[in-house]
Amino acid sequence: MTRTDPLDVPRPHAQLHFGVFFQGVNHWTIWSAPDSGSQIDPASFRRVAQTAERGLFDAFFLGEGLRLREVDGKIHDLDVAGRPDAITQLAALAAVTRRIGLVSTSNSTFNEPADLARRLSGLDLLSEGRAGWNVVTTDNAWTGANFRRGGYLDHADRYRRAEEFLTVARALWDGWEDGAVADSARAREWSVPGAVRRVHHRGPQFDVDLAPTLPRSAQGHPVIFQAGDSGEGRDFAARNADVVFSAHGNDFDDALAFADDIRRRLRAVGRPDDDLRILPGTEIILGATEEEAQEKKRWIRLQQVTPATALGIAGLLWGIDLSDRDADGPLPKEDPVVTANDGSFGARRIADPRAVVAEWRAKAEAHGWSLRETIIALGPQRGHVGTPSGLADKFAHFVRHGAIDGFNVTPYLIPDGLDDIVDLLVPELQERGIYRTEYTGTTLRENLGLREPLTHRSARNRRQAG
Ligand SMILES: Cc1cc2nc3c(=O)[nH]c(=O)nc-3n(C[C@H](O)[C@H](O)[C@H](O)COP(=O)(O)O)c2cc1C
Repeated sequence: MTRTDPLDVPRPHAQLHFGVFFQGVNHWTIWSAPDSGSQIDPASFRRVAQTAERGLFDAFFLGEGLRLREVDGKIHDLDVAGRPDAITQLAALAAVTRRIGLVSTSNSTFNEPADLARRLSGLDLLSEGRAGWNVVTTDNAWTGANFRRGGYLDHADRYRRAEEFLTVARALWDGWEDGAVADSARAREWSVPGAVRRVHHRGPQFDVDLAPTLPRSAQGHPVIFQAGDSGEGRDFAARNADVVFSAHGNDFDDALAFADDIRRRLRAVGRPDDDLRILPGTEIILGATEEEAQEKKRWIRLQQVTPATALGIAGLLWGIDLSDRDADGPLPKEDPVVTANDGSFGARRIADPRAVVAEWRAKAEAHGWSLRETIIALGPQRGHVGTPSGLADKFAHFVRHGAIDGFNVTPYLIPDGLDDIVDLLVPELQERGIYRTEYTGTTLRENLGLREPLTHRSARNRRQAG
């Protein structure tokens, strides 16, 4: 890619933001290399969070899985067991970091707002305004089996519940007025008008009658992230979110189409179209030369897609147990078994397995690929591969054309996987003027360059109008 005049682009002053996504449910973190460390040792969390902070990242981000994944009643053995709950883990990291944001994925389907809002407030206060909440709806029945009698909720109901959940959470967060004094002596004066507002909420999903017991944090309340790609999910983001954790960051045209779609939805609800940050998840593979980076990618993919992993992925696609097959042999001869989606496979259910298998067969035959090679070549594609300077140019192009605001980076190695990004890529980005050289604020909201919380803006508008 050739360097363009940085001012001759739609967003000449756009800045790139990085988060680090410490994965919990995956096969993308390499387990078996000599440099692979523990994915559950608290020292690994600290190491990654502190490296990200050294690289001036906006956020350390945790996903959520409330039950190990299962396929046909058998535990999917790639899941990570041994991690503390996200909010607890982030509270511990607040003590060993100073500026980086701490984002917990917590679902709105199996939690209750009166409890979760308070726990997130606690994280926001302990971290002095660095908390974020990634609101997810969780898409599978096996998680639901342990919660909510009746468990699973269908898609539209999950988003209805998420919306009401957030309405209640915000009322609780906003209930303690700015300036209300947060010490125990004054907290007894709850009857002081305007200090603490008791929340009475009666809705289809929740009945809440509660005087909030925690004050506002330095950033008002946690920054709201959203992950969920459907039309409902995107509308939910447009109405509520400060940041979208998207799956659209590999290809420029796809990323731009997604960002334009989100901007349209923002305008439709009356928000400025720069009111939200879009941070796709990605993997970044660096090499001293293009060839070295591509060679490294090949090695990484073989470590990630082990024979057992390949058979697990193929089993999901074919809908049959393939664990006794040879991953380095040809594709299974059987046709895929297509069953109705009862929700128990969540978003991993493939819409049209027959079409995917037909495409895989045709390409595998044409190239002479084994099953494992086919999965590496045609399975989920992720991330960016190149030299630090080549990728810095590429990311400058993405961000200055409004396709993304940054990335939520998944390291393929724990705990050292961010080192080359921080040491080699960040300086290249800084040189191009698209990456901060120091933290610009003390809160997550400030560092992301966000406006004040949406509810505070509407309260001010109401006061001004009245
Ligand atoms: C990038 C991304 C990350 C997600 N992370 C989680 C997660 O950590 N935990 C979880 O329960 N669901 C997670 N989800 C699933 C969402 O909660 C949601 O249930 C799913 O995407 C289906 O909603 P949709 O049809 O709007 O995409 C994630 C979804 C996306 C797109």
